[in-house]
Amino acid sequence: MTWGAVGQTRIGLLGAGTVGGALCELIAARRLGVQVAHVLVRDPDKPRAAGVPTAALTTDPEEVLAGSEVIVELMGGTGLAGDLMLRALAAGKRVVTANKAVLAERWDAFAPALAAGTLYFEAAVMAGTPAVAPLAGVLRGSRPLELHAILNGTCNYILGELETGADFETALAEAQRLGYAEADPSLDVDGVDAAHKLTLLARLAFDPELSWEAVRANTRGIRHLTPAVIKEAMEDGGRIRLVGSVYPEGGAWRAAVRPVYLPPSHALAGSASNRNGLLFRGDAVGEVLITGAGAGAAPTASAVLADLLDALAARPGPSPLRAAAPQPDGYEAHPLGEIK
Ligand SMILES: NC(=O)C1=CN([C@@H]2O[C@H](COP(=O)(O)OP(=O)(O)OC[C@H]3O[C@@H](n4cnc5c(N)ncnc54)[C@H](OP(=O)(O)O)[C@@H]3O)[C@@H](O)[C@H]2O)C=CC1
Ligand SMILES: N[C@@H](CC=O)C(=O)O
Repeated sequence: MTWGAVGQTRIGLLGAGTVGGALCELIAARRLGVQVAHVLVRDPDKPRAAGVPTAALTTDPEEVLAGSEVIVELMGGTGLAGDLMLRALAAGKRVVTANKAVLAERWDAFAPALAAGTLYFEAAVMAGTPAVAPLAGVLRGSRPLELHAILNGTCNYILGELETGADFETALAEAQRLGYAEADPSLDVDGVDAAHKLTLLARLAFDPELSWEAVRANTRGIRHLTPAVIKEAMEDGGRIRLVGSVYPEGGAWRAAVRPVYLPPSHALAGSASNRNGLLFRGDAVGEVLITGAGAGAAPTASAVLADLLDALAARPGPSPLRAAAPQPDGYEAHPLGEIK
């Protein structure tokens, strides 16, 4: 890749909010010469992050699609965002996205692009902390046994604040102010966002056919947790965290999202604030722990930028898993105690 080639490619940005704004800031600060030619927003008169090319703002998606060679989707939602991405992909354009909701819920529509390697979505799971790449890459050298992960920064932040005696609504408002929460924060606190992310991880490493509906049906959030329950968990140094798990059960891979009790010795018990953590167990590699920031403007923009540079260099995006991983013989998954 030459920097000249980067600068000659016209990028179309769908959304310039928390993440889109931070991406423009990173591009400007690094002097990468990336040319953001069109930026789709709802309200062009809103104040924008420094680096957003205000002359490129538009409310017309057709202008963005027609005038751009690579599309970066950071508007969110499963409708228009997905339709625009699919049109761009069908037109032979590479697409970068941080949108786990649309990929989890409309995965089959994206299958041709996934197979072609023209879709990039590292930022969709654990923001700038690697999750998609290892599960679609190096960890495929092992047969998977199970996975447990803290995948929602907003819930992790709220649970940490509840531990200090803060109330739920204040903690959620602060998570929103910090740019962690979804536009509709019920997606965070009801576990749906974590379920979207878990669905992607499960399909990349365990079973490409795992349905969104099956994961959604096994999902619970954190609204019902009381200060007394949180305090009780802390008495022996443990913590309550919202954890997504994939594990073998009854001859199939199962996925669930629910608040669980983590004893102090558990590898995920140290995750605080917006940090996420992913614990993978594979037959040859053993236990692998990946932790880092899982929400917020800059950490997410970091992964989007990395994907964008890959797209500009025509390096392929993550490849889909072709068939379900075999069920491990006689393996007992490590149980986690759900907090009802
Ligand atoms: N925030 C985070 O920590 C993370 C977010 N993500 C994902 O990144 C994506 C973006 O999130 P975030 O930046 O926080 O969201 P924001 O709500 O801050 O930004 C959304 C942007 O999209 C624009 N937009 C939304 N709908 C439309 C529409 N119908 N037509 C035109 N423009 C539209 C908005 O325009 P306007 O500004 O005019 O309102 C805004 O600029 C989401 O998919 C989210 O799940 C992924 C990882 C982490
Ligand atoms: N709302 C999400 C943002 C990142 O995906 C979260 O809180 O984790």
